Amino acid sequence: MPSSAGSEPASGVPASTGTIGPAVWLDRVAVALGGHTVLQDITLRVPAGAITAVVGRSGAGKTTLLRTLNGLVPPAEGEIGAAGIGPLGDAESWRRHRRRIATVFQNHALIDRLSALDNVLLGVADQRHPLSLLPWPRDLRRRAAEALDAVGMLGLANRPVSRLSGGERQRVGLARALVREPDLLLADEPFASVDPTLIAQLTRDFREAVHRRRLTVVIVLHQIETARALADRIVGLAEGRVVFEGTPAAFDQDGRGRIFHAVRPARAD
Ligand SMILES: Nc1ncnc2c1ncn2[C@@H]1O[C@H](COP(=O)(O)OP(=O)(O)OP(=O)(O)O)[C@@H](O)[C@H]1O
Repeated sequence: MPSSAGSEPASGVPASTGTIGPAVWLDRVAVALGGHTVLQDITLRVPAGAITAVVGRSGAGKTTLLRTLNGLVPPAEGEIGAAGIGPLGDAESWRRHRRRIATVFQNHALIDRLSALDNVLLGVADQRHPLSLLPWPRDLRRRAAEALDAVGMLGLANRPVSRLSGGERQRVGLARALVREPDLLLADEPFASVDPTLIAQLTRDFREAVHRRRLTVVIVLHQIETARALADRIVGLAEGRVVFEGTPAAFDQDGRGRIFHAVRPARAD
């Protein structure tokens, strides 16, 4: 069971996000990979319209949790549910759930010869005719530009991604997920290579963009300070179990100790 402030209201969530309870929930979920139990007894509520950061040391099960939420890894035990759908029991309910999700994994496959903007537009390629030779519609270009702006990349919109740094490419990958305007965004360390001097501004911009869109976000972060600045809720994992769930303020009081040994020290950013 979540051992900390699991049932408290999400007091860190701005009222303006219109938070309306869990977007996704897990009840006593266990996941096994290669014959080993990787997640066990995971009971979580992912609040709608808020940013939930998942932290924990390497191997704690963070990526597996994202993959479980995305339906890429089936739970061996327990139940997963989604708002508006209910328990995700059969293939059709998972299909409906996955249609509302955009995922940014660490290997964000971008097309090198295309510009940052065109890579982001590929995120909405399914919204125009596949054989269209016409320029991208104005509203999609606007959405793509807004998504790049949300990750501080508007100034490099026309640069081929082959000429972007690792951190810049990560941010383009994130913009490509944002432009889809999903209900649920799952992101696995999207800021891992971002220059530490940019993190503070980026977290502010990203947080503002997420709340304006009323997106539900689950984001894996190694940097505790980034999680602290970005998230409305923090989930701490250790050895495949939830050892903390609560607000950043509660995390400062209680969570750091629980996973302190488990997470890389924060950089001074
Ligand atoms: N396909 C697999 N088969 C067997 N074990 C796996 C598999 N994938 C991951 N694991 C194991 O599951 C555990 C959790 O892995 P996971 O990638 O979820 O951790 P993580 O917290 O995201 O780690 P990191 O921070 O290093 O990315 C690890 O012990 C890992 O070795």
